[in-house]
Amino acid sequence: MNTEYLAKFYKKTYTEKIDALVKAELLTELQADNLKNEGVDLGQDIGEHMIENYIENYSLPLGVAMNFLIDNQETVVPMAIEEPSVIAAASFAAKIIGSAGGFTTVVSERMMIGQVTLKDVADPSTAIKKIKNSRQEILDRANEAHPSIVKRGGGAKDLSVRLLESDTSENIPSFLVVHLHIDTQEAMGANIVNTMMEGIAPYIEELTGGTALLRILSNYATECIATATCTIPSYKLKTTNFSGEEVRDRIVEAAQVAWVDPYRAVTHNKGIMNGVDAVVVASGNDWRAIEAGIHAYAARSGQYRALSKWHTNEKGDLVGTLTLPLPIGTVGGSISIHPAAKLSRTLLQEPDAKRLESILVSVGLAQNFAAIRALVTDGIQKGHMGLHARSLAISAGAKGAQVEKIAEALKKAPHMNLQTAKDYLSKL
Ligand SMILES: CC(C)(COP(=O)([O-])OP(=O)([O-])OC[C@H]1O[C@@H](n2cnc3c(N)ncnc32)[C@H](O)[C@@H]1OP(=O)([O-])[O-])[C@@H](O)C(=O)NCCC(=O)NCCSC(=O)C[C@@](C)(O)CC(=O)[O-]
Ligand SMILES: NC(=O)C1=CN([C@@H]2O[C@H](COP(=O)(O)OP(=O)(O)OC[C@H]3O[C@@H](n4cnc5c(N)ncnc54)[C@H](OP(=O)(O)O)[C@@H]3O)[C@@H](O)[C@H]2O)C=CC1
Repeated sequence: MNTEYLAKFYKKTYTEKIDALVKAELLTELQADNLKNEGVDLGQDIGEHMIENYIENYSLPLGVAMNFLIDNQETVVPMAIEEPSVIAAASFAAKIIGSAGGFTTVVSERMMIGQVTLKDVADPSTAIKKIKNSRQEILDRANEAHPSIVKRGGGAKDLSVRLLESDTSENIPSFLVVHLHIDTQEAMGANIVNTMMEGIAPYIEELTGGTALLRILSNYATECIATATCTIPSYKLKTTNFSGEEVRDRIVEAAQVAWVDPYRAVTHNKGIMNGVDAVVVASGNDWRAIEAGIHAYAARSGQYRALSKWHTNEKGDLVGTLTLPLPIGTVGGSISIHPAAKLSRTLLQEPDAKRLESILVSVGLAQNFAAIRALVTDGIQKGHMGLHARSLAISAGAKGAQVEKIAEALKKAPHMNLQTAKDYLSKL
């Protein structure tokens, strides 16, 4: 990638942006022509085969966040999102963090968890012993149910058992849960895991005398974890109204509040998910799975908490850390079918699943930094509403060149709202 053509990207016209991505060697001439002409819309033909009762495509804008330096690799990040200011904020944060060495990430082994949940197990302790004694047989049967993933180097690797005790106050009986720990390689693996769970369930029923109620993967992917860290010298945080040290300390305090107050933690984490979701969607992954898993992870201590942590190191620098479960794939599902997901993969320089996890967790940390930095300094409205002005202009009915004119006028208006936008439009 050649980033020299990407400077002040957002100031370029649409055509200049696409040409810059070609010059930066992120798109081919053919891809650029496709984008400029018909775009990379899903098309009715593909849509009709993806879901049931199809009638139309629901589009989201796809943009690119700039300035990301992740594990010493420059990265342009495609983001599919309807909310103004998210991509600007990510680029802004990545610029500051990139100038301080960028993001460093650590990605765990990628193990997915599959569950067979049994009811009516008369003697749970004997059942647990039998399951543990038959560990290898169960793993072999799981792998026989999906042999192609074993050929790829993955497959069921380990087994564990959990007894969910009864809760008489809610009239809930006990359940026995068998977990398989499965390496699904480059896939998110839901279908691979589910096939295995359905494959082993009859044998587990035979072993335990129980009945398999559920045979499905768990979206709580606690064995597929990625962490991003960044370190920012405080002088880089200075704003017109605050010294760098003040901004640093206020960011640390804001993160402390989000650690102890669930009401704040949810909003804090929403800011992180602005970035994570946008890249998950752009990459064609299952965002419901990612959302469900991440929020469960935020509540793993029993209280819903901030996903990120910010502290000051011994040199006085601001240090941010974000850890997320990220069971994403680079193959499978709609990833290789959706044309925009394919385009995103090209822009990301064909990452493998671990690299995609590194990118996702870094974008989440960048987004969190930009949001809390804005909150503890100017407030969110200045940056966000400035960029929201165009959406207001469109909502009021502005078209073409009117949109920018009304947006500019709205930024100076005492009350930036839909009524003001409508008033300006009628005057135009
Ligand atoms: C919006 C900014 C970045 C402006 O901030 P600014 O200081 O006006 O930006 P700037 O003009 O100095 O530009 C700095 C860099 O930002 C980028 N940038 C700047 N403008 C653009 C643009 N138009 N398009 C693309 N990129 C842009 C660009 O990289 C630029 O560098 P350059 O290329 O010029 O060297 C800042 O105010 C900000 O980060 N605000 C936070 C916005 C935000 O977080 N939005 C998310 C929505 S709010 C929400 O949902 C979450 C929240 C807040 O509730 C979470 C929480 O509570 O924790
Ligand atoms: N709870 C949940 O989250 C659920 C989610 N889903 C959905 O399941 C889908 C994801 O399932 P998933 O199993 O990932 O997708 P697929 O069912 O598409 O399986 C992945 C496919 O990719 C192929 N493949 C090619 N190269 C590789 C490689 N290097 N590593 C691994 N696989 C490779 C595999 O081929 P081969 O077979 O030859 O090995 C496999 O068929 C998503 O659409 C998701 O929404 C479905 C049910 C529940």
